[in-house]
Amino acid sequence: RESAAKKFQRQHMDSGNSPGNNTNYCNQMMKRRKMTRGWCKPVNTFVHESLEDVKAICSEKNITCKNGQYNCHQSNSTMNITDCRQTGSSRYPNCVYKTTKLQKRIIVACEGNVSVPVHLDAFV
Ligand SMILES: Nc1ncnc2c1ncn2[C@@H]1O[C@H](C(=O)NS(=O)(=O)C[C@H]2[C@@H](O)[C@H](n3ccc(=O)[nH]c3=O)O[C@@H]2CO)[C@@H](O)[C@H]1O
Repeated sequence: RESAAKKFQRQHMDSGNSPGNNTNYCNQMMKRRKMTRGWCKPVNTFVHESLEDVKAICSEKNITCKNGQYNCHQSNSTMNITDCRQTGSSRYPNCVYKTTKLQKRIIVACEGNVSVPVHLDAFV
């Protein structure tokens, strides 16, 4: 069984890589990371920073998540991310995504005795 921490890494971490000018990055990565099975996951963010740097966000102060839990943390600097958003004409099983490169602060939820990221809440 996949842990929440491993699921976060599968769904959101793409260190040492970047879409460059590949407009198909999201179409490829959403499939490769298994987010187009059973349905097209509507929105997903990939983070192009080291796992170490993303784990360090869990040491920032606690803030309230979208779902009301108080275990979210905001990165103190911007990060290289890619926003993948399903297009209006996309129909399962042919999941089609718009690829947008951004530099934003990210908000993650962290859990565990050793607190690690388990959920990507938003970017700001
Ligand atoms: N506070 C918490 N603390 C701990 N755990 C928490 C907490 N909250 C959820 N989980 C857990 O995470 C699991 C999970 O998959 N939550 S999810 O909201 O659906 C994920 C969103 C995110 O993947 C994506 N998204 C969204 C925005 C964006 O900018 N970028 C972007 O990628 O869209 C998804 C839907 O929004 C949930 O089952 C629960 O176990």
